Amino acid sequence: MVKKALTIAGSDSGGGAGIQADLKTFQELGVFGMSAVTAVTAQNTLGVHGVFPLSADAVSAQAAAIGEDLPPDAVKTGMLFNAEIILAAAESIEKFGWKNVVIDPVMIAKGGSALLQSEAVKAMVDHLIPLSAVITPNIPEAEAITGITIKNVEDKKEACRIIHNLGAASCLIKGGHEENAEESADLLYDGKVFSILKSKRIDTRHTHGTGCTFSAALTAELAKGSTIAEAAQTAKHFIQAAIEETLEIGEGHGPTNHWAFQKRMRQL
Ligand SMILES: Nc1ncnc2c1ncn2[C@@H]1O[C@H](COP(=O)(O)OP(=O)(O)OP(=O)(O)O)[C@@H](O)[C@H]1O
Ligand SMILES: Cc1ncc(CO)c(N)n1
Repeated sequence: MVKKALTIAGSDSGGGAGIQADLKTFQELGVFGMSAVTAVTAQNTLGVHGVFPLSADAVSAQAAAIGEDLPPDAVKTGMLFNAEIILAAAESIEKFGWKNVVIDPVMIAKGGSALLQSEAVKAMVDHLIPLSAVITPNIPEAEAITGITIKNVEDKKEACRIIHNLGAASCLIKGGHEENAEESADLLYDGKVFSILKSKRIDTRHTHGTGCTFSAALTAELAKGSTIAEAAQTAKHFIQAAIEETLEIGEGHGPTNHWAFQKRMRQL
């Protein structure tokens, strides 16, 4: 039977990040995509020009409509914007007993706009992190969650341990923000073992939505029954292809290419 994945996230009118990136990625990986929209952003490759959050009730109602009829095999969260929406997402996940929960703790867009109110980080730690099969912070997000400064791999390991102790079954800290590195290395910790997912770092400004796309690919693979380690490896290949085969659209930080991974698979 077809596998189904749900994204609880914000809309990016520009199509490169948020629910648009998630649904495109689910589709490419052969999973039926569903969405509960948390906020509408007016956004393009040049930046975020407006944020219009929905009410927590609107988020709960979308989740309930899905839960009562179309139970997802995996769920991801993205932009949640405020503490009320975080609570609505957490309550829905608990009420319906959803498993394979991937938390992408989206906080700030690459241009600097806040996609999560800073006072909502505590709500995320208290209510959402304990429900996660895996959480996928970038380095600034891992710093905000743990309160430590991350400068090297030992700091990343310490942040993973702290986040695991906060209740995340696994923690994957992404390396996309390490701009001077030759490799883009992500660190995965399952509470026992650390593993590193490495790829050649691509010198490009077209990285809008990399985090959303990566976590959506991870979610799709979990929906299909992969382990977290397997799903993370496929997600890494998916995002590498999507960044390498750049689309060159928009005047600013362009989106990644959601078709590229499948194109490569067909050529093998
Ligand atoms: N320039 C790059 N070259 C290769 N891989 C990259 C590059 N930038 C990011 N990645 C990879 O993309 C994935 C997402 O990482 P990143 O740290 O960019 O997420 P993010 O900051 O949450 O993204 P965003 O907020 O724009 O959606 C990771 O697997 C990371 O290693
Ligand atoms: C709606 C939305 N979610 C997440 C991100 C982070 O890439 C973004 N820029 N916009």
